[in-house]
Amino acid sequence: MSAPPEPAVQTVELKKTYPAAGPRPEVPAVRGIDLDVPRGEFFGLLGPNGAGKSTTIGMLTTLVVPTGGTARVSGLDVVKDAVEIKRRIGVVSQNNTLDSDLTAAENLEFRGRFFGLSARDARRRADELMELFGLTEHRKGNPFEMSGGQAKRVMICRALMHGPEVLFLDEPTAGLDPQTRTNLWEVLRGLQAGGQTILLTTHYMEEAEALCDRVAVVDHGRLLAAGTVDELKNAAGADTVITVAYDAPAPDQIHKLADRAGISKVEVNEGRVRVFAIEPGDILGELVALGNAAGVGVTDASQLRPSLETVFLALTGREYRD
Ligand SMILES: Nc1ncnc2c1ncn2[C@@H]1O[C@H](COP(=O)(O)OP(=O)(O)OP(=O)(O)O)[C@@H](O)[C@H]1O
Repeated sequence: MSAPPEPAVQTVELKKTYPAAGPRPEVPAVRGIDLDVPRGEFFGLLGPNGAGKSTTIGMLTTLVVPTGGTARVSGLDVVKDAVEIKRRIGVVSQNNTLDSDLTAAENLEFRGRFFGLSARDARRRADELMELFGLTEHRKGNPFEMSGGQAKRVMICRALMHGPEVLFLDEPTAGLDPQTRTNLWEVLRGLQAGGQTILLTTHYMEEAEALCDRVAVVDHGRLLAAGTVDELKNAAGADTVITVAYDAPAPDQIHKLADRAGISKVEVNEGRVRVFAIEPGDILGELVALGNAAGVGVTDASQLRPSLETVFLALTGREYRD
């Protein structure tokens, strides 16, 4: 019997501390992350700015050297087998790294030639990919005169020229308008349907929810949780979260809500109240009424249905957009 295929990505206690530079102290950007991504999976690294996502993807794509732990991609070690890994992966970085001296098609063909395709095969593959990505009419366009969404699609095509085993995308839809973002989602879903393993980083909750089979939530260089979106919701935050900000300390009666069936937790911090509820009913209305009765006004209120956002809240005690 043949051995089971190596996972696409596997890390154990992976760490990166950037050294101190001048007055800046060292930065422990990634503090021991374990990941396991099987082949064919669409995996998301989700976290706010500065969480350590780009550093992690940098280590997996051999651009950043780890300072601790191990990382394997397609069964190869990111430090010892860096050259071979580069042949087997495709990388789409945050910024436009296309060559402005070349047309979109030439950018692709050049990459194909670099990876050993004949001129004819490189042209054929570039044409196929550009057609698949709806770029045919832009094949002669300058990549820096295109829209952000078009340029990103060219970058994805370029990363696919040599048929990589794993495609890494760092914040692929950052800065794109919502329509362009959802178009790109369709493209990525199509790729996965064709068997492509994809690992992306994102700080958009809805992006991770919309695309990923599994998600790892990272914050301050640590893994907070990993699993399917449903698993994460069930483990950490299947509740609706109702938040109210009063213009004075919250009325005392609010603490009593915690005893009610269907309410899992009540947090009170001065004038800010957060209720985690399985059955939200009209708790929001009640919180406003309790404030009115105590002569306290409401300055802000929100109700979040169970989502990765509520998971993040439950895991960190902080709102995701903090
Ligand atoms: N080359 C570097 N030298 C020193 N510190 C760095 C370097 N690159 C990143 N950092 C720091 O490491 C931490 C993690 O950064 P990283 O870019 O990995 O996070 P991120 O989750 O990808 O955030 P973003 O979404 O903003 O890219 C941050 O504090 C950042 O300032």
